[in-house]
Amino acid sequence: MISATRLTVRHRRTTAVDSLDLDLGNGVHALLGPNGAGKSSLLRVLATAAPAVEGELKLLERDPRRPAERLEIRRRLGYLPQTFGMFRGFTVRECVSYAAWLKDMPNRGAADAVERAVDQVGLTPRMDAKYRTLSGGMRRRVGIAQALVNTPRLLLLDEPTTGLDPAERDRLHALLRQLGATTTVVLATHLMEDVHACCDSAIILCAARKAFVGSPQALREAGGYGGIVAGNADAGHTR
Ligand SMILES: Nc1ncnc2c1ncn2[C@@H]1O[C@H](COP(=O)(O)OP(=O)(O)OP(=O)(O)O)[C@@H](O)[C@H]1O
Repeated sequence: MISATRLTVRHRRTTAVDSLDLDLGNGVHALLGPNGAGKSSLLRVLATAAPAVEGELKLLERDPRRPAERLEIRRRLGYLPQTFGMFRGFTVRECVSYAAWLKDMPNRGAADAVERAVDQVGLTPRMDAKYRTLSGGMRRRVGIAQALVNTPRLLLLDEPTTGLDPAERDRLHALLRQLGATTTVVLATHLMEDVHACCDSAIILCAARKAFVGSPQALREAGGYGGIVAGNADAGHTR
């Protein structure tokens, strides 16, 4: 569902993702790495929110550089950015309905889809509360509901568990395990708890390069996250 070859992402003179090869199918894939490693930059490109400067990318067997195919991808995509804003006067229902509208969902069925997505993140009791009255964790859950509303085939979540209380984290882990059966989920996180609770594989970026890809078990056998990052520390210093 994601096929990248020598994918390179730059911000002016900074190479945020350097010649990355990646093939991911259905399942939940953790995207790990130190601050500044390139996780959010990669997710933005996978979400078609920014272009890659070099390399090949196929998302859901489509080429995001072609406008018609990009539209097809976006209809099947859910993306929670690391930071996002919402109209503070919107209710939870309006926030998620707005996302459904942006994703070009047909009006028929959208209201049910909004209710389902809000229920998936446990916000049904706050359905008609204004966004500005919500706590930080609840706001993030609105963002997750926006990502889920179109039942995406490709779900990209940038640090979705940040600020979630333990019970809500458990709920999200269970939901992601369930979604992973039919969806390609990429989850950027700093928490090994997320990896062990719901991920089928882990990708570690260090200084813009892929330092590891494999199962959580293979990661343990390779020395764990700390071992991989320490082994790649020199690359970070030369960046
Ligand atoms: N808009 C931007 N303009 C210039 N440089 C940027 C921009 N966004 C990110 N960068 C740089 O690109 C590199 C990768 O940043 P990115 O945000 O992708 O890392 P990250 O792995 O998501 O980090 P974190 O764990 O802190 O969220 C860093 O060197 C960062 O300073």
